Amino acid sequence: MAIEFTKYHGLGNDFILIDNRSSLTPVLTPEKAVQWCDRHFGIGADGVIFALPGQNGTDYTMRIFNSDGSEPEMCGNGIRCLAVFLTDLEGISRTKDKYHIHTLAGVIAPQLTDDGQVKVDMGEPRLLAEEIPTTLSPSEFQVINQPLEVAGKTWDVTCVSMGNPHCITFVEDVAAINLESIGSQFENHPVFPKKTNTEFIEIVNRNYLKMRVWERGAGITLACGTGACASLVAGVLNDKCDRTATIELPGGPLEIEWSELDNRIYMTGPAERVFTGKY
Ligand SMILES: N[C@H](CCC[C@H](N)C(=O)O)C(=O)O
Repeated sequence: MAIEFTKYHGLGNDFILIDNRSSLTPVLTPEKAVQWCDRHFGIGADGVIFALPGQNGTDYTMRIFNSDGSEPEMCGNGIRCLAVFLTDLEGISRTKDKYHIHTLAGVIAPQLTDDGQVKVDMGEPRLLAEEIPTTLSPSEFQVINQPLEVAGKTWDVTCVSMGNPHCITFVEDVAAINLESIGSQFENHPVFPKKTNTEFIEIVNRNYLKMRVWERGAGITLACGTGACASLVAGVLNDKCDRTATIELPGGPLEIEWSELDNRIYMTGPAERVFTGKY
């Protein structure tokens, strides 16, 4: 039986969204999600996102399968797309209040803004080695500016979790990084027991960063919301940027703030509907 879906993207990081409000079990298996994400034999996307019933008092639950079928804890661009999708499903425009979404990274709260973007309370960054997780440093230590050998080169990396793992390194020129040849070596490095997303950051100034990303379970994407949040945190920890900055991704800009008041990360950016179909 054909299943209805709607395609969305956040700065070109694109997702198939499915109304799964009738059951806590995703209607697709990870294997099916891989087929659906195939850009030649399927619909084509970086992942599949399910809008499931809420749990423990939340409005809804979000689950996501990456295009390789793995299930990450969270997705920043994806939850902005989910917020717009839910507004479409509910038929109301909830710009005045936040959605509270249960995820494997905790409760995440997106809110539609009056200018049609989505502002997301992404929660607090996790900084201890055991929280990333990584064995790069002792488990109760933070991982800031540590050497990591990848592809015959020593990189200085900082690790941050937004519920999902991120390895961030600062470079002179992001355009010069050969993501195709080194991305998966970072992703699958033995110091990351759950693999990792990897962000390459060029500091333009203390309020403007350029980023390219190799995502765990998806490879090169045009944007990564959790990665942009993690990169802002890494920039602050290394005193390379302020706590509010624009992060320019190949797909466009995200505004990120690491609040001094509540230690939470706030991400603001777009989410665009593309088309609805059945498959
Ligand atoms: N590939 C990521 C999940 C999607 C994150 C990214 N698309 C975002 O916008 O945060 C992971 O396995 O942790």
